[in-house]
Amino acid sequence: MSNIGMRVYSNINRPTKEAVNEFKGLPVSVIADNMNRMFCMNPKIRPINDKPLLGPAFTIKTRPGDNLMLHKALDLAQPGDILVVDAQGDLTNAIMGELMVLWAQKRGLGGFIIDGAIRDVGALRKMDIPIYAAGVNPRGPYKDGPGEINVPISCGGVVVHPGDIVIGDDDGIVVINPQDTDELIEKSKAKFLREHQEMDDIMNMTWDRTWVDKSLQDRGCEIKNKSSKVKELITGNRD
Ligand SMILES: O=C([O-])CC(=O)C(=O)O
Ligand SMILES: [Mg+2]
Repeated sequence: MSNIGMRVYSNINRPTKEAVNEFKGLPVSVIADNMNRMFCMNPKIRPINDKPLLGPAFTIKTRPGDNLMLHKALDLAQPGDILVVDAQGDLTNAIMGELMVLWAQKRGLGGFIIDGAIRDVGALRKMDIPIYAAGVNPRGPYKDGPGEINVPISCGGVVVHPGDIVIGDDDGIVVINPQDTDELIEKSKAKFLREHQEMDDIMNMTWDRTWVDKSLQDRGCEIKNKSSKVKELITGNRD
């Protein structure tokens, strides 16, 4: 019989390395814009050491403040995997620190996203493995469980399935169903190019601004001319 809430699934379906690598270098904001802005994690999860993150999710659900299952995941995950941890957003106890991250790095793991607290951040900031977390607390973890490994979790307000592609940069994190890879790559590359074209237009002072007034007009905005605004301020006449 199963022990619900205390289960470990060792194997997951990972996207191919080629599919994952397609996203390399694309800003999270650009990818997210092509998902109707619906799959970004809550911004309380911030980069701790400013390293871009990309890889398949290896999911962990912990009891708040407890890291037994995260320790188990450190030994089960494969090189390149991103450990995505649902610690239920609790910041009372740090569930990860320098020793665990060092072990992860030695095992070639791809990084961490933790909806909970971590500690030893002075050391973590200097380490060459991407770490994103909701907070920092010196108070250490319990190691009793329960928890689960490789079940669907909620992290930063987004459902993450084992094997989803997770991408992080300075702005935050977006979660991708690998089945959407081809469509998203095509749209995101096109948008990325468009944004570069717009940067050229800005530098040349040829950036198209006509849509702003058009949009205001469509919404019935009344634009009063500058001189009447000045008069209004001087006279106090608001008609
Ligand atoms: O004690 C723990 O489990 C977390 C920690 O600080 C470390 O890994 O360095
Ligand atoms: Mg420590």
